[in-house]
Amino acid sequence: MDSETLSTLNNNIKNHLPVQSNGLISAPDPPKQPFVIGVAGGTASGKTTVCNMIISQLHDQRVVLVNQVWNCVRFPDAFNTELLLSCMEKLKNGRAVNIPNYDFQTHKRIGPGWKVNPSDIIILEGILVLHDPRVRDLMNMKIFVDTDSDLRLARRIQRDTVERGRNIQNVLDQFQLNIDKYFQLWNSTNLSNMVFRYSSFQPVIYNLQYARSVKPSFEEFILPSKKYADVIIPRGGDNDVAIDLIIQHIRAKLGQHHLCKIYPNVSVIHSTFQMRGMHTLVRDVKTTKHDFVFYADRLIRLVVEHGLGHLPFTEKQITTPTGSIYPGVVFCKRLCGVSVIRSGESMENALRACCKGIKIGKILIHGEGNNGRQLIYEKLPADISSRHVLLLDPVLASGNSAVKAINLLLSKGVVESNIIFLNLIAAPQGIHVVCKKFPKLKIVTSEIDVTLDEDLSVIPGMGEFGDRYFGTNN
Ligand SMILES: O=P(O)(O)OC[C@H]1O[C@H](OP(=O)(O)OP(=O)(O)O)[C@H](O)[C@@H]1O
Repeated sequence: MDSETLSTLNNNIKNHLPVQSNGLISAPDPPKQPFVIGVAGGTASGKTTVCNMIISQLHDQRVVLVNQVWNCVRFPDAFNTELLLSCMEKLKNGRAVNIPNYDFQTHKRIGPGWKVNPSDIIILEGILVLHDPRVRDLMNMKIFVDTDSDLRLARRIQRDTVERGRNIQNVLDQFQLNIDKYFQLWNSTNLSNMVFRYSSFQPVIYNLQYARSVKPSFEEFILPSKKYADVIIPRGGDNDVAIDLIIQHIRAKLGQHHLCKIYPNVSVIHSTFQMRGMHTLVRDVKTTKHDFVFYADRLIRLVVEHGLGHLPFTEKQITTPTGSIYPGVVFCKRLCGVSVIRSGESMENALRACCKGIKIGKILIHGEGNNGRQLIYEKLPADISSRHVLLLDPVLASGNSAVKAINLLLSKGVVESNIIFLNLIAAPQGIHVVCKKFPKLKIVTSEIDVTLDEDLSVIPGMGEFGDRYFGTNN
């Protein structure tokens, strides 16, 4: 590309986008941030159960659980909030952190801790995670698990003796057992049914610990933080309906790229580990041509199927072999494909596989000349103006090719809202340019990348798609 063309292209983009001090065009929005969920609640309220349910139901997402137990478990001033904040800051910026281990018997941090990798979702669990406003500000969703205090005490006794191996003598020493106080406390709490399952000292110990430390700290510090929660879950992990609603909300939020919120006509396919795996392969410079074509084809098929989902339909009731009525729909029949030569041709097979006998037109746009892109050749169905058009090009970079192709379609009488532009990856710059110029058109893509480089290549991108797909690279 000559320098004059490059400068024209850059100017087009700069009209829409911020430019860094070093002259590089930066993406208009920050890179994808993890979705941070805070889960608070009294001791043994079922926070961990709630977190585990969320993690297991979001099995197709990368989730990390940061458990605030690694700090002290009693009062907020004993929490090392600064350390927590710095860990969260690193995770939010895509860096791994080391979480210290906590010894429940000695009440001290031990060992080197464990490594937590950055993820799409970070769950921050702890009795006081909603207490500090700086920690709250990190969260996209704040949950308070609200379980009856008697039930929590029963669970805590079970947990501390069976799971955490607490030593009775240590607890006795710690709390200077006072039998009068014990009876006073014993009478003030409603534990008699439950504690007789334990040895004679245990009810005393736990009742005292609960009454002297855990219960007051709950009432003083934890309970007031409930008001900051977005969602309060009564009965903790037993509340399947609440957990389901939370999962639905998280899924909806994760599926929305920030550009999808700015431009409602941009649709990014819901990401799964399968999708990520395919993107990992097609983006990897070491991937062979054979594998590149195989995984690009799989991704293309998904994009095409997703794109077809945006076509209009008519309702149709049919009768099944069981004699039952099925309230179905009928596909839109007036459609055609248009591929942008050459890379767009890689998407034709998938379109044909989904739409029997579909007509496919072609457009060739050359990479140099007028505004960086020049129309060289076109062959389109004669009746294209009455059809919905699936425009095929796996890469949307600066958007200049797309603008040329779409202008041609409009000049042939195609209705703007009848165009669905299908691609595998899109740069934010290209999305801005196309959406601003054609606000009624729909863009369907599988991933939105970070930015463009000086050569207008998508970053991180996947290189020259056409050369890798057709085997014409070196
Ligand atoms: O949004 P833009 O900045 O216009 O860039 C996107 C265009 O670049 C790629 O084609 P390329 O020019 O590499 O040709 P090819 O398909 O023949 O490899 C891609 O397939 C698009 O057509």
